[in-house]
Amino acid sequence: MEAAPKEISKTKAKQRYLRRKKERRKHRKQAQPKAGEKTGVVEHDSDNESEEEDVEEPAQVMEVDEREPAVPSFTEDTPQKTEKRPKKRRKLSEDAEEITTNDPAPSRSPSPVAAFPSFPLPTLPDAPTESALALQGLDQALIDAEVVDPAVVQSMSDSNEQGDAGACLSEEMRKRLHDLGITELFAVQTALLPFLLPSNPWQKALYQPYDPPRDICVSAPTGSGKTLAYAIPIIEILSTRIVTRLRALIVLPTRDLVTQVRETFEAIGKGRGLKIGTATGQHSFAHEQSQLVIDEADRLLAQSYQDWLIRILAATRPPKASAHHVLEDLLGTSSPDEHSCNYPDALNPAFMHLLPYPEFPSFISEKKEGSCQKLLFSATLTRDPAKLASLEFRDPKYFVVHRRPEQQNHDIENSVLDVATERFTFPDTLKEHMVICETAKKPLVLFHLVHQYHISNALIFTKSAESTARLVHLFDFFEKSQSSSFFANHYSYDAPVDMRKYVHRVGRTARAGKEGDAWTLVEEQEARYFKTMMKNASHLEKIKRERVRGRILNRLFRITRMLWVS
Ligand SMILES: Nc1ncnc2c1ncn2[C@@H]1O[C@H](COP(=O)(O)OP(=O)(O)OP(=O)(O)O)[C@@H](O)[C@H]1O
Repeated sequence: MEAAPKEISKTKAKQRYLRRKKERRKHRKQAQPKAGEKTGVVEHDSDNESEEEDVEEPAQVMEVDEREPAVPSFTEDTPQKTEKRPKKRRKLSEDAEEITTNDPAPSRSPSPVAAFPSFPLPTLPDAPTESALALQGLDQALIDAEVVDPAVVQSMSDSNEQGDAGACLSEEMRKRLHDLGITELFAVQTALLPFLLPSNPWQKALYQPYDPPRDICVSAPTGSGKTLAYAIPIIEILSTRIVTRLRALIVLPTRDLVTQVRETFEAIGKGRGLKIGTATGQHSFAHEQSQLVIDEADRLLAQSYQDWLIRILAATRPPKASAHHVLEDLLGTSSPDEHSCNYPDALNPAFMHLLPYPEFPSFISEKKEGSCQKLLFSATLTRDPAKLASLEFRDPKYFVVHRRPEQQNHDIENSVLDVATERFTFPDTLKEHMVICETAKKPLVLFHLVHQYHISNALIFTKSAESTARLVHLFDFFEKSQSSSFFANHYSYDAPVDMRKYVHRVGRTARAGKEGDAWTLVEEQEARYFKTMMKNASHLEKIKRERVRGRILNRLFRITRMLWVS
């Protein structure tokens, strides 16, 4: 009984709802420009609509539209599903264009969607070339280097013209060199001698504190005659001195090299009244030096033991005169013992204030600078700006003895680039070989090579004393060759791990224009690294790969075992 009014009210409400629904549908139809035209708009009913209307959730509609665009649902409860949403923005814009053309009234037509400006896609900038990178941060003096062709040779007999390397040598020096069998000057010597021994007498002065000489850096291949290039000028300049003082200091990385260079100086300076000594660290470095030579510079600069460079450079600079000393000097109360500087024949004027008497007057504008000239030599000259800066060069001049292997006409820029990118120059007379083999078979390979090529004179590099000891047992020829100064053959029994080391090792042969062979035994596991290193230095094609047949090695192995057992 009580349910009746409820049913009636429900029916009324339903009727109201259906009426409103009908009205809405009618409005919607009127709002549509054409029957069946898609608007892409999904309407939502107001809050007072029944639960059935809530079925039309926008997300669901979109989902249906996207998945089944061709099969729309026509159920009465979800009328909006008949309305298709535009799938793509392009479609919408096409429709918009259509509307614009069909309906000329500007107020009613939707304005066309402005296309977004298209921005160019981001692209990577071109990578800088290897040469551009190599030149970055390079010392300008190196870029302006004087490039010398290694093939240049100058005979001393016909070099009498002004500017010729031979012409700047004294008669005594020419005679001495001739006695030593040196009749021509090598490329590095032809470039350096006129620079270090100028014809102008003012520039020949030992001390030039008002116009100090330029420092020099030399990059020249191994065995190209760098030692004579500085030994000759030092002897020529110092042989005119009367009082014995330490005037030139040559810094070398090993004792062997010290002995070698000392012998060269003794041979060239014979009869010139010069004393040549080797530094043992017991004597202080006096203030009178005029030249500082750093040979094998890259190796020395790689070592910083005992701060050798800082100490030596400090010794080449005069200490500042303290006010106390100046006063004592003026009053004449200072004792000579307080000063380390005694009475040389010609004291570097930069050190004058250390003398135990007042400084004699000179022009006030005269700037007295130390004039110690630095000469730097290397076959693998560093381009590291930090290392070069640590040498405190004064207006340096670079000499690069280099020829590009692929082009005979060597131009300055490319030669400097080769130095900068560590593409080193090797002697023209050097032949290089490599053998890739198993680690265990290396001694046999070496043994075979020595006997196959009838080698009687060779220098062998190993990485440890144990390896050397083992090889000494195997090769009695090694002992015989120890006394020889020139090795026609060089073997890297253990392959070097960096290019600079390789250059210096193979450079022990093919020196001074003589023929020489360098062999490198590469273990199988090192082969890839070694080849990449050579390829990066553009040198791989210069090394000939040799093969030793397994059959030969097996036979050698059997013989060795038999000898060992017996
Ligand atoms: N003008 C020359 N004529 C003949 N022989 C020379 C001449 N100059 C140098 N030599 C000889 O060449 C050899 C190599 O010279 P030097 O030791 O000076 O080479 P280097 O360039 O210093 O090599 P490295 O960088 O490997 O030390 C020496 O035996 C030297 O006597």
